[in-house]
Amino acid sequence: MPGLTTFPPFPDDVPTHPLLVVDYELVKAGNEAEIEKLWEAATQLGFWYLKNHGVDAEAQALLEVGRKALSLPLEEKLKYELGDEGGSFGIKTAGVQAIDADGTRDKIEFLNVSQDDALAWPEVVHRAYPDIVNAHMHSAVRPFMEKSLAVNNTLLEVLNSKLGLPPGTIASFHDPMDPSSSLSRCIRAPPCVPNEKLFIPAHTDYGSLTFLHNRTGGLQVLPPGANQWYYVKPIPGLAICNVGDALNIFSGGILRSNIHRVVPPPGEQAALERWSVGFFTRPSDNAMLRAISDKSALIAEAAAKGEPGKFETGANAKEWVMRRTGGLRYNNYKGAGGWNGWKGTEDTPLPEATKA
Ligand SMILES: O=C(O)CCC(=O)C(=O)O
Ligand SMILES: [Fe+2]
Repeated sequence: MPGLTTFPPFPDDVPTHPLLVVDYELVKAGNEAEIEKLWEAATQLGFWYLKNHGVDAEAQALLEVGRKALSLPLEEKLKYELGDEGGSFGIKTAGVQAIDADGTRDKIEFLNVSQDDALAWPEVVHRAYPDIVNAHMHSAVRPFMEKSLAVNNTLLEVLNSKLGLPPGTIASFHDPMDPSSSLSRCIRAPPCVPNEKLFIPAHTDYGSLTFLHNRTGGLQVLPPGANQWYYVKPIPGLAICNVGDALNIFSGGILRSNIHRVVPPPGEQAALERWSVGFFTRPSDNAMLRAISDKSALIAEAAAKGEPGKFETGANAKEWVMRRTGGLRYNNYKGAGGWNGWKGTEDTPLPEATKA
């Protein structure tokens, strides 16, 4: 299907930022040079390509479920709406988020399935999903979740060790027995929207680690010190990984949670629906978001250099995610001055030139 399995090439005349390519199998096997590459990527830009992750088929299968679920009639989708309180799970219909200070409504849809719900299914931990999702829980949703979880957990443990933390410290904040807002997300953006500039506004991710599979372009990063956006070119077979706020905070700022956004795909790709699917690891709901300074001299030293309070948020992961998600809802929009739905650890104002 155009956009899902076939698409025109990504153009070569748009500004593109190269990402380091990290080999998952080598990292998993403990290869020192590859682990160094992962460390460089996670601390410098906070984004990297991941090859040899082995989750391509599962990502494609989940996208098919997303396509079916998001093709349900609107009234059916509305039964599973995320809600204005900042909930993460269910379906986000188009138009419920404000994507800029003028209160412009967004045009994209999500199918967000909770990791806890998928792993416990048919037991419900957080919420119920449309029948079409339930019908594929075993065949598609759970396999994607389990494989993605294994990839992210492996990367987290390697970063844990590089941060000088005792083994399993970061993992202990992601105990699968504790509820969390970890989730898979399928994203659909419409084709050829006249004058459309923005699908997802500038943001940092809220959780620990994002494992993203996108098909057409549109994802852009704002590299440190840059004053323009750069596309991240989708490369078949390579996933895109990035660090989120929680890891930035746990590490006292050593790991970078970088600003990014999604715009319509460039060139001929704009004519197609844009599809992406990601797995977002987030800490347990009750994990406090603070630098783990008491367990690593490296983190203590880094956190001490930040502004006072920056890495002592006073919020747990659930509160952090609900504030961020709720802040974007159109119904919570309070006028230009109050729009800060994107605000997380990216507390540096965006350079004027990037406010397209
Ligand atoms: O669709 C993409 O390429 C990125 C989506 C994203 O940034 C997000 O869902 O947080
Ligand atoms: Fe994101």
